[in-house]
Amino acid sequence: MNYIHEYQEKLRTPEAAVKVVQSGDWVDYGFGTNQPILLDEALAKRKPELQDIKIRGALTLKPRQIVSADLKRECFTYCSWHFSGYDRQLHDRNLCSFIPMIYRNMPRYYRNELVVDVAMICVAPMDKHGYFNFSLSTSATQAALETAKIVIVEVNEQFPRALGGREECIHISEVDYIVESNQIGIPELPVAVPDEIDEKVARLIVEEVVDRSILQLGIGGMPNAVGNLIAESDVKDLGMHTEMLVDAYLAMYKKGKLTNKYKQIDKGKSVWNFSAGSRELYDWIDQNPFLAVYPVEYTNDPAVIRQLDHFISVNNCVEVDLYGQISSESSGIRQISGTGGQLDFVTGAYLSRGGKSFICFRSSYTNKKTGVMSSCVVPTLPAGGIVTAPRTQAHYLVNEWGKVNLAGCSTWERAEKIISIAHPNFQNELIQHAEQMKIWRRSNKR
Ligand SMILES: CC(=O)SCCNC(=O)CCNC(=O)[C@H](O)C(C)(C)COP(=O)(O)OP(=O)(O)OC[C@H]1O[C@@H](n2cnc3c(N)ncnc32)[C@H](O)[C@@H]1OP(=O)(O)O
Ligand SMILES: CCCC(=O)O
Repeated sequence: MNYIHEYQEKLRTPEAAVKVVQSGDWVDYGFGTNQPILLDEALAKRKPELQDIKIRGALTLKPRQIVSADLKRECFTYCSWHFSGYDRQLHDRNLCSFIPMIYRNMPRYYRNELVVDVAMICVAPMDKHGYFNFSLSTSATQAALETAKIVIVEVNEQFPRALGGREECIHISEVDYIVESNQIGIPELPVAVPDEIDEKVARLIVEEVVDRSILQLGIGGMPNAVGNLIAESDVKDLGMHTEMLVDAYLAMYKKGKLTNKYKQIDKGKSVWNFSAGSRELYDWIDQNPFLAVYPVEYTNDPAVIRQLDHFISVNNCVEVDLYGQISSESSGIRQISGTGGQLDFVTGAYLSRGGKSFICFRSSYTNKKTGVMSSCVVPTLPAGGIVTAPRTQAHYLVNEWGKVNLAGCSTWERAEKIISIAHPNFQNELIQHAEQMKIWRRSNKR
């Protein structure tokens, strides 16, 4: 069949396409790199004639015009499922609201709970069969588009085509309007350069990785550093099953470490859900049968993850308290990022045969404005602090001072282990708190 005629019939200018948005609507911008550019600009221009437009996005990597055109939030209320650095700065200025979620449930939220009046997302160009590929953000995209009353796609030929899996594309028959933004570059993330602390942490994790391990690397600088060190190590025949596809996997592939040969499921395939990284990474993704993209209810399902032996999950946190509660998304009431998929992988990795979940962090944090150094091991999480992974799920904690396993430990054992990897400047004070909290035995090691 030839879909060119249908394509031409549905093609609109961005200004014409966004006319479907009505006051009171919920508008969905999709996820990460695939959020609209020209449609966002066109919608922002309608501020004088619209009221009460609520917008959902996530991990936004380019400035939003609906925000900068409406700094008093008179018309547009922008909400994010997971904060990027940009979203975080907006939230600090009260220009972005957070939507709490566990990432594996995101398709369920759309299908069972939410209203989407208009969805507008970037896609790769239509193929000869009439399909637009979701490219770097399979995420929960199909669920959002299924829920939407009106679907507008912004086609950009810069986006790679990602082979699935499933739920990686939409057919033109399901699309209401098409807009083209072919010349606009897609957002890239700089490849993190590891420092001495990243390397120390990476070495402690790499010694736990055995041949044929399956790897998940979370968002942030440190997990990427671990991946890059694994690429330089002697381990063989690694597998990939991850939510976020980052440059470290490409580094492992180039070094011949990533083969997926011995995976118990999805054998031969590197499984992922969304990506953000370099242009080289995006070119690697393009029509590559070595990679298979899946919706998040598959990649992040602990029941799927547990089927993969020696699953190694590496994620980052902001603070950990003496009970072993892990906060990876806030500092007190300041929302930093989100739960994302961290709890999904912490849970799934622990259930895998020989699986291990590592939460890595720096032992101290220096406030950029004041220069004051504080401990990232705290007695209890500060007021308003959000628990990302509860103490009942915590497995390994790793920082530049060492690595401890909390699973099955009593409160006094946890306190001892966690303080043993706290920054030395803060250890005595932490012991005093542990004593007051009745989680310190007389024989605990100091
Ligand atoms: C994506 C997957 O594959 S699956 C699951 C992974 N998902 C998760 O782990 C979700 C939660 N984790 C995260 O979001 C990240 O890993 C983070 C936030 C913990 C670390 O990410 P990074 O990008 O390395 O964080 P970074 O060091 O730049 O810090 C982010 C912000 O938090 C602030 N921050 C970091 N640590 C602290 C701290 N201890 N106290 C106060 N603020 C802190 C930083 O100052 C920075 O704020 P700024 O942008 O205003 O300067
Ligand atoms: C929601 C995407 C990012 C993450 O899981 O941390």
